[in-house]
Amino acid sequence: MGMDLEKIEEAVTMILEAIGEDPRREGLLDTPKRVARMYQEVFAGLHEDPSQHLKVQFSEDHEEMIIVKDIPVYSMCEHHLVPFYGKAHVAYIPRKGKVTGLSKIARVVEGYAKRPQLQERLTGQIADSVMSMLNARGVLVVIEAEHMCMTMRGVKKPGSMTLTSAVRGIFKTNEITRSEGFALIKQ
Ligand SMILES: Nc1nc2c(ncn2[C@@H]2O[C@H](COP(=O)(O)OP(=O)(O)OP(=O)(O)O)[C@@H](O)[C@H]2O)c(=O)[nH]1
Ligand SMILES: [Zn+2]
Repeated sequence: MGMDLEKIEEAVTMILEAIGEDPRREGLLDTPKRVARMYQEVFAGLHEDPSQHLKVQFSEDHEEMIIVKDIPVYSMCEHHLVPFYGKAHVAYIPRKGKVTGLSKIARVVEGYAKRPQLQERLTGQIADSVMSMLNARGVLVVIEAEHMCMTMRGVKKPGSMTLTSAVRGIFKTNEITRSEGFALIKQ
């Protein structure tokens, strides 16, 4: 099932009415349409299987750590539908030199981020996807993010960062590898 843009437009019109706005005033006339297009973009990941990007694989004689750091992440907290955003860091150790394109790691992050999410789930989904699609020896994912539901409303703690990590394979079983991964990410 794709996205029902008309339904989003109707819903946005209703929200505008419900908050006491006039959806017919000039500045708001196109707002439901714009919001529908925005949701189509920011929730696009619901309609793809992000792990499919990892089908792009090359053989390279490399069984050491590969880290793609500082990947910008924009997602939507599923509790309030407001953004959380920050950076993702993905480290993995390939098996038998089976590596993927660097951009594909960023595409996986983006695909899972473009859904109503929890930071913990997003972190785990990226790790599981890289682990299984590449049959990697290990994966370590760290996400650091600021949640707008904690900054502009509610508890109002701007600047607070939430850090989540997911470790799989050798990053879980080998303490030295794990420390090395976290240290490289922190650099
Ligand atoms: N674990 C986790 N919690 C999240 C995430 N995004 C938002 N939350 C939290 O989800 C919780 C929802 O709590 P509720 O008490 O149901 O909602 P609320 O009344 O709006 O809570 P406040 O934000 O404290 O005002 C809040 O504590 C949010 O901070 C996330 O990615 N992971
Ligand atoms: Zn929230």
